[in-house]
Amino acid sequence: MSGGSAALQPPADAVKPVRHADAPAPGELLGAHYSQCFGCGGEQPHGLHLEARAGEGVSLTAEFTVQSAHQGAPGLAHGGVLTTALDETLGSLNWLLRTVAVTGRLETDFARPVPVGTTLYLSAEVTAVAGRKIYSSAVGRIDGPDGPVAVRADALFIEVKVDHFIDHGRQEEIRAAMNDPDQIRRARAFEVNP
Ligand SMILES: CCCCCCCCCC(=O)SCCNC(=O)CCNC(=O)[C@H](O)C(C)(C)COP(=O)(O)OP(=O)(O)OC[C@H]1O[C@@H](n2cnc3c(N)ncnc32)[C@H](O)[C@@H]1OP(=O)(O)O
Repeated sequence: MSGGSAALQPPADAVKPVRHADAPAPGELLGAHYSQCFGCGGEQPHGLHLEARAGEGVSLTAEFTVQSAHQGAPGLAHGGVLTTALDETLGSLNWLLRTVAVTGRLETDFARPVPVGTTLYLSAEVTAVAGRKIYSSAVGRIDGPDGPVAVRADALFIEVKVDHFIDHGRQEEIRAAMNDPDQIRRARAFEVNP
């Protein structure tokens, strides 16, 4: 862990995260939350196609293989793409909390270059919750799930209502999502919080 800036330090009244009773079982693939998502959607040809799998507690693992469309320098992954992989992995923790939340702050450390063709093995966990604020950390390793750390991140997600997306998203995509029964089903899974 990098420790992060002051904004990423949980306050004194923060509590441990609680895995939702209906969270996917450890080992279960989480699937895409939106088919057009650049991080996990299957309908984005140059997207990351990141696959996340539930872990124990409020943790998960994910994999992403760097494609040539993800280059920054010749043959190397773009740092922003690696940060996207971390953002998507950390955001996927919402499945385990069953909370709708968006990234408020995300700090990335780049420890090693990541060549095209490399599979990044990511792991992430929620470390603390304080009201609407969800604190989390992730690492990405290369050469296998126990290989050296290439990237790591600390993040603060902020819980929002589903209306956040309806109010701010472009109408064209909002309408299409609302006409998609699969998308409605995924959204409803998050509406019922204890
Ligand atoms: C299962 C689903 C899987 C999903 C995977 C998705 C992965 C990708 C996730 C994303 O990339 S989401 C897209 C990127 N993020 C955004 O577009 C968010 C844009 N920002 C906003 O919409 C608003 O700024 C936000 C909702 C985050 C906060 O606005 P609010 O008006 O709701 O909250 P407010 O400003 O009152 O802040 C609430 C608390 O959070 C704190 N806060 C908010 N933004 C912060 C920030 N950036 N840094 C530090 N603290 C922050 C703020 O200080 C405050 O703390 P206190 O309660 O202690 O006073």
